[in-house]
Parts: sequence; structure tokens; C-alpha cells
Amino acid sequence: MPITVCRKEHFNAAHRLHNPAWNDEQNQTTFGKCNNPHYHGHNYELIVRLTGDIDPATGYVYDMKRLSDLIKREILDTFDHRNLNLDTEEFRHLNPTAENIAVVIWNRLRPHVEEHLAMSVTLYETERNFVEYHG
Ligand SMILES: Nc1nc2c(c(=O)[nH]1)N=C([C@H](O)[C@H](O)COP(=O)(O)OP(=O)(O)OP(=O)(O)O)CN2
Ligand SMILES: [Zn+2]
Repeated sequence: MPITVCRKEHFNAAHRLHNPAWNDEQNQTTFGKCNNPHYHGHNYELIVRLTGDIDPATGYVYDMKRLSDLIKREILDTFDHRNLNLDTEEFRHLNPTAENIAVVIWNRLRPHVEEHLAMSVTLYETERNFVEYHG
């Protein structure tokens, strides 16, 4: 019977939503205050979920300490307290929307989790705006 283990983390990051192929007016119309050329920050809340069967030997689907260490190494050490547009390779040429950040996070974690486990990522950009990605 599959069951889901979840780990919640948070990180702070600055970003600017911008499409370099558009002029200033198009960018402003589309992205509004998130197009501020001086950037702005969010307190991101990240939930990673792993779904699978319980290992009868351990009683675990996946060791949450191991999941915590993985998220710290692959996500927090890379994105926490960074300017996503300027400081990270991933978003140098990719608009750091909540959708794109969630997909990047999923892609960074997936190779490190056993294939028989299903993985999803929920990313809150604000208390009321969040995205989910299941791969
Ligand atoms: N599909 C998307 N839409 C929007 C994204 C996004 O990443 N994907 N991002 C933004 C802004 O960056 C930000 O999330 C919006 O901030 P804000 O309007 O302040 O949202 P709040 O929830 O804090 O405030 P409300 O007044 O409750 O909306 C915009 N759109
Ligand atoms: Zn924003």
C-alpha cells in the first residue's frame, strides 16, 4: 500500500521576472511589480513528497533525515540567499517563475532518489501562490 513521506524546507531568494526578447512595456505589462529591474525577494516554502511502499525492515518509505540532507545539499546550498537571475547557472537564461523553479528543483533531486519512488515538488512563492510538479 503506497504512502507518502513529505519534507518541508524553506529558502529566501531574490529574482526578477523578465523576458529579454520583449521591450520594457511588454515586460511591465506581463510581469508587473515582479519585473522590477532592482529585483525583489520571496520566502519560498518547498515541500518534497516521496511515495512508495513501506520497507518492512525499517518501517520507512524513505529516511526523512536522508531527504533533508539531500534537499539541503542539492537545493538550499544552491539557491538560499541567492539572486536567482544573477547567482545561479539554472536561471541565467531561464525566467525564475515559480513553475520554472519547481521544475529545476525536481530535476536536481530526481537522479538522487530511487526510481521506484514517485516524487513531487510543491513550491510556495507567497502564502497564496504555489505550484506543484510531479515530473
Ligand atoms: N504563473 C505565475 N504567475 C505569477 C508568478 C509565477 O511565478 N507564476 N509570480 C508572480 C510574482 O512573482 C509573485 O508570486 C506575486 O506576488 P504577489 O502578487 O505579491 O502575491 P501575493 O500572494 O503576495 O499577494 P496577493 O495580493 O494575495 O496576490 C506573479 N504571478
Ligand atoms: Zn517575485
